[in-house]
This record gives sequence, C-alpha cells and structure tokens, in this order.
Amino acid sequence: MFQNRTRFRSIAATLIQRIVLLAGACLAAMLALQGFLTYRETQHRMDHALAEIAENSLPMLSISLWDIEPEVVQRQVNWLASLPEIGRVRVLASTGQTFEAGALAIDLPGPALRSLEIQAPQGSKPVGRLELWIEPGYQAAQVAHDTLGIVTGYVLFTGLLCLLVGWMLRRDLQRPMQEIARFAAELKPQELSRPLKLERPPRDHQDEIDLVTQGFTQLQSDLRSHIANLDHLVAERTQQLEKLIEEVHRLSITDALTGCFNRRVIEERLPAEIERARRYGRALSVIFADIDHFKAINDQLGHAAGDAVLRDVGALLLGQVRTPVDWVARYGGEEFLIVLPESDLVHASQAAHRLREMIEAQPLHVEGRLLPLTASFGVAQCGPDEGVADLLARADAMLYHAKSEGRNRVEVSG
Ligand SMILES: Nc1nc2c(ncn2[C@@H]2O[C@H](COP(=O)(O)OP(=O)(O)OP(=O)(O)O)[C@@H](O)[C@H]2O)c(=O)[nH]1
Repeated sequence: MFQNRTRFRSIAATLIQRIVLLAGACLAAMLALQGFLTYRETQHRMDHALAEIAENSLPMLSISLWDIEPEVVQRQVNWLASLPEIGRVRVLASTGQTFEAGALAIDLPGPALRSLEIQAPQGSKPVGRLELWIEPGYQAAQVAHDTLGIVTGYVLFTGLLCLLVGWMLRRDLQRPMQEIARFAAELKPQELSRPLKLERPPRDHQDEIDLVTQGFTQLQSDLRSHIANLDHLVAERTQQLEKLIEEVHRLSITDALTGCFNRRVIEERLPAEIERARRYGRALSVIFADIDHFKAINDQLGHAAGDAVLRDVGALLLGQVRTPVDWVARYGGEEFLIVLPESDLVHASQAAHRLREMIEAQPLHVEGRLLPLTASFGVAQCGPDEGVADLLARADAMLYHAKSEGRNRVEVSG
C-alpha cells in the first residue's frame, strides 16, 4: 500500500508476538515453580505413606521375629517390597539374620529413607530393625503426572487467552487502522467530502482510533475549506487578470489622446473588413477627416489647446458613427479615418457632409474661448479588387483635393 524502505508489520502482529513470547516465558517459569512444588508435595506424601506402611508392618514383623519364623518374615518383607511406593526393604534381625527384597539395589539409593526399631511383642527389647527405601521411579512418575495435569491446564488457558487477545487486537486495532490507512491512501482531492466510516463493535466509550477518525474528518473539512478558499481566490485573481488583459488590449488598440482606435487597428482590421465586404458582396467606404489649420491652433493657443481640440473632435466623431459597425481611428496628427462597412459611396458621402456640418456648427470651448473649427473630408468606396493601400490613397487624394479647394469641404472619389 505504501512505498517504504522498511518492512511493514502491523502493531497488532507485533503486540500478539510479544504477548505470545511473554506468555511462553511466564509458562516456563510457572512450569519450573509448579514442578518444584509438586516434587515437594509428592515427597511429603511419600514420606507420609512410608511412615504409615512402616507403622502398620511393625507388629507383624515383631511377632514373626520373636517367634523366629524366617519364612514369615521374608514373606512380609516381600509383600512390603511389592508395594509401588517401596523401592527396597531390609529387615536386620537381632539374631544377625538379614531379610531383603525390592528392585532397587541397596548401594544405589544411599541411607534408608525410613529406619525403625522393631520391638519385641511385650516391648521389653528390640528384636530387629526395619529399613525402607523409596521407589524413585514411582516418585518421578507421580511428580510428572501431577505436574503434567496442572501444566496442561496452564498451556490450554494461556493458549486460549493468547487467541482471545489476538482476535481482539485484530478486531479493535489492526482492522480499523488498516481501514484508515487504506482510506487515506485512496482518497482523491475531489472526494474530500467522502466520510471515513469504520466498522467497529458498539462501545460506550471513545478510544484513540475514534480520535484519529475525528482528526481525519477535521483534516478533510479543513482541506475542503482551504481548497474552496483557494478556488475562490483563483477565480477572483482570474477575473482581475481577465479585466487587466482586456484593459491592456483596449489600451494597445486605443489612441490615448482621443479614445479612437489607433493606427494598429487600421492595419489589422481594415484588410479583414475589406475581405468580408468582398466575400459577401457588400459595400464598404472610408472617410478621411482632417482638421483645418490645426497648426495655427497649436501655434496660437499652445499644444495643450491643440490636444483638447483633438480630444473633442475625436469624441464628436465617435458619437456620430453607428458603433460597433462603423469605427473611427486616429490616422495620425489631426487626421482621422472613419470606416463604414455596409455603406456605399452615397451613404458615406452623406455621413461626411453631416460630420462636416456638425464640426462647423459646434465651435469648441478651449480654455474659456469659443473656437471656430472646420474640417475637410475625402470619401471613397472600396472597389471590387481594391486593396487597403489603394482605397486609402484614393480617399487621401480626395482629402487633399478638399484642402486644395479651400477646406471645410467634402470631396467624393467618383
Ligand atoms: N497638439 C497636438 N498637435 C499635434 C499632434 N499631432 C500633430 N500635431 C500638430 O498638427 C499640426 C499639423 O499641421 P499641418 O499638417 O500643417 O496641418 P494644418 O495646420 O491643419 O493645415 P491643413 O491641414 O492644411 O489645414 C502640426 O503642427 C503638428 O505638430 C498632437 O497630438 N497634438
């Protein structure tokens, strides 16, 4: 799921391994302790059994030895040796006779575990001595038997406990943690609203996994609002940028003084207009307008006054054309070009006359003075195969003609 240099192992698996190791160590310690205690208890039990056997055997042995009946004594010794707890039996009679029986060699086990005086029946004097050795195999078997029973219980209990703890760790820790990790790894930025839902048994309390889940949900919500803020910011910035681009574009095609289009628009837009008019068989005309004696205004009233005149004439022209079909551009100096798509020579000529009359009829207010103003116009309609340069040259020739004919005139290229 995750790319990492170190090997992955779940917390639950580590905890289960540690619990099993700890349980093993505890089991071993319990085993040793239980073995020791069982050994002690078995020894005590054997001692007690031995003492009982010896006490019970003494009267019979006393009679047999007093009556000097060796066969009976030997039979009794044999019977004692046949008891499972007894490894070896020896009776030393005061007459010097020895009676022995048992599987255990006498020199192996060391001194007798129990050695008792056998008194004569009347109890006046001893008639012999009874020595008993325990059967080590029997004791070991007893220890093993008792220990095994208890240890089997321990092992079963510990194993069961480990299984239970392992199952709970997997259910309560491993599975939810894996679900959280899988959810986090597969979560896409556009899915931040998808809630993290864990399948957990009902509880009356919260735990660390609930805290992680809540933290994750909080993180998702924070990320969502952060992304929403960013989106909003991007949209706002994009809008500002679009406005700026629009403004930059407007400035790049606008003459700063008059607000008309600049020369660049003439170069870019006029050829396209002519092409469109030709393709659809429509008329297109242009008008050159040039303020008369503008140099005199500059010279007499100053350059600022000249600028004001240019601004006012530009505004007047812009106000009179049929925008956005017709458009006005400052050609240079005090000369304007008015482009009239969809207009033939008659309409263009009428428009030029109307403009001329308006300029003449509205003397401009410049620096508190009323300034009479006229302009000359040259009009031309685009011919069937005519290009931009030829069309402008013809209109310009008409303007030149109007100037030479006395100004404040409209000359139309026939
Ligand atoms: N104030 C101002 N003057 C300008 C600007 N551009 C050109 N001019 C001036 O406009 C004047 C044009 O003079 P001319 O070409 O002789 O034209 P005119 O005086 O109008 O004479 P005619 O056109 O023959 O009537 C020049 O003096 C230029 O310096 C401008 O942006 N502002």
